[in-house]
Amino acid sequence: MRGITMNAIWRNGPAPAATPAGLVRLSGVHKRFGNGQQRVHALHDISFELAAGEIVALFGASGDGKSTLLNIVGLLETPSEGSVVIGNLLASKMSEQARVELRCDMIGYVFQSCNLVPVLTAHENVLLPLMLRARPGPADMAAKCALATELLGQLGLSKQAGHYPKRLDPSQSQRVAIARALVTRPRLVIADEPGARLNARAARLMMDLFVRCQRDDGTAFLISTRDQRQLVRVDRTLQLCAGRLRAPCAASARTTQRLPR
Ligand SMILES: Nc1ncnc2c1ncn2[C@@H]1O[C@H](COP(=O)(O)OP(=O)(O)OP(=O)(O)O)[C@@H](O)[C@H]1O
Repeated sequence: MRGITMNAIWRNGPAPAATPAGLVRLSGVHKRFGNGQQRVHALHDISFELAAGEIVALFGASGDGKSTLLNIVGLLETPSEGSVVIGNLLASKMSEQARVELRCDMIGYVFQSCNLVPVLTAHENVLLPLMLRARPGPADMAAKCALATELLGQLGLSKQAGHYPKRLDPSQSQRVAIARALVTRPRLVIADEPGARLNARAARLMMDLFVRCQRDDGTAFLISTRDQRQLVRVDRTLQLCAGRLRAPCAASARTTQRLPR
């Protein structure tokens, strides 16, 4: 990512070394919820790799299992069967505490609901993940503030930086949540339908920023969407259908599908 501030912020904590082949590797993942007649088999035998610096879209209709899969990759849920490797760590076998630490070190998450803190301004909401990590010194603090300002500006929100969430419309709130997910400069960003509340211009700003993070920081993205128009600037598309990965849907020339191994 360009700008003095982006390079001034370190990636927090010792993150595990990624293998060149894959930052994320899922093998034979199933997810079941509930028991008996209430039982839902949400994911069936999911295997795929996500390379460092790759932007991958997860495309599917409502209920096909996108959020469940993102939650598993984002270490918010554990699979019922199968393995999840992040970097060189077998995350699916880690303790809850170790998973939380790995998530904080490596992953930024854009949730479907923005979950902004109502008593903080847009700028403070973006800063929050950095403030929760370590008490910054004055120079560090200035760099972090500048980074939050820069991210908001790149998402077209310079004028709204001082606004509280109740003054933000849904598109603006969503973009604040996107900036918050990027501010720690994570190696992996999981974004659950981040474009759902954005108009065409805001969606373009979001993708411009994602591509910039990919190019400058080597950030990988796994982005769920129900909207085929949002597939045009991704490297690859995975299609989920009733909890199973399917052959790719059509997307841009940039999209080159590697089927699960
Ligand atoms: N915690 C849960 N308990 C029981 N069933 C669940 C749970 N979470 C998800 N499911 C079920 O798993 C299936 C996949 O849901 P999921 O939310 O992953 O789909 P999705 O593709 O993200 O849908 P949407 O686009 O509407 O968010 C659905 O049948 C859903 O009802």
